[in-house]
Amino acid sequence: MSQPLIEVTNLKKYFPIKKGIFSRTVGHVKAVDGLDFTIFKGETLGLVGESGCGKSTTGRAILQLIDPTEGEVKYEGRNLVGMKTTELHKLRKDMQMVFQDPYASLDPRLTVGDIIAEPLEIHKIAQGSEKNRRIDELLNVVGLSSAHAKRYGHEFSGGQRQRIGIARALALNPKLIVADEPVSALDVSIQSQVINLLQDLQEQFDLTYLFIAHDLSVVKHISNRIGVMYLGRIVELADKTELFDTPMHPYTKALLSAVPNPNPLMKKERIVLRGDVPSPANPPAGCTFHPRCTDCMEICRTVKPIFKKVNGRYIACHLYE
Ligand SMILES: Nc1ncnc2c1ncn2[C@@H]1O[C@H](COP(=O)(O)OP(=O)(O)OP(=O)(O)O)[C@@H](O)[C@H]1O
Repeated sequence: MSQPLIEVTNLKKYFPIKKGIFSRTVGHVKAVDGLDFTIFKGETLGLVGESGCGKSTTGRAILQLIDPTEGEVKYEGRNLVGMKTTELHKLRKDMQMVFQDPYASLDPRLTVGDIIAEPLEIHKIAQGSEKNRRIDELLNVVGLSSAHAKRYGHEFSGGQRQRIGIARALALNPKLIVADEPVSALDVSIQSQVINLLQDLQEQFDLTYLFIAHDLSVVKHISNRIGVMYLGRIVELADKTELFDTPMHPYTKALLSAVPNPNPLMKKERIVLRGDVPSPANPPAGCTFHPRCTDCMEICRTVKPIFKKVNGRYIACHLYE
């Protein structure tokens, strides 16, 4: 395994719940509640889980787009949490985000060229003809053409808009890209084109990805390792093949049972999850998954399982203690 690029330790993000005319804090949404993981240089780490489990908050907290409540995020050994703004600004070039909704993330008043040029201007990287040359280059790299620079976002299809979002993210030669549900808004046929493009770019530019999705089948193709999140914590983190072939956590097993099986000879039992995801403002005691778990034991109701290494993977489950 290569060198760590990002090391996350005990990362937490609690959002205050305010009530009344005095905006008193009456509780917290524990969106991210103690994450420990590493993203290695050159890999794609997939992050999956149901809606509201804290995936986007994790991505944004890693990039310091929101301030973590607690914990460390080290980038090449330097802790980004609490870092001076000027220092962080310099490192920001290295870490970019591709957003879920290419429609919403593009300013309708800007041309495609303006959108791609924005980060170059903010970081004073290129101006004039040099800037235009870079825009052309970036458009070509993502499979669009120089002629597209003068057009507006609304003139493009969903897949093309996502390519524009990717070109913008690439403008500053980043090392890390956090892709937050980058293909969820796209048709299935277009999804694989964008995923293939991301893979080609990874090889071409030595990129490292944190790839966020709610669906395991989306991250299967692109990820080297996959972390499964539930209510603000990672419950299992494993090599992609191991996770798909021998899932250990009951939640991973349930998510996997919903993924269509390409081999019809391999019969899979469908595990239906009981109830809905509880609110992260009031998570269950013990293992937060216990009310929905088919293997729930007495200890699971009261004792929070520790996230630890078991058989070469990381898991938080009392079944493996
Ligand atoms: N700015 C905020 N203020 C208050 N609560 C927030 C804020 N951002 C997110 N949350 C809450 O934090 C929890 C985690 O949200 P997050 O968007 O990180 O989850 P997610 O797994 O990415 O879900 P989705 O797939 O729906 O985007 C949710 O309960 C959400 O409502």
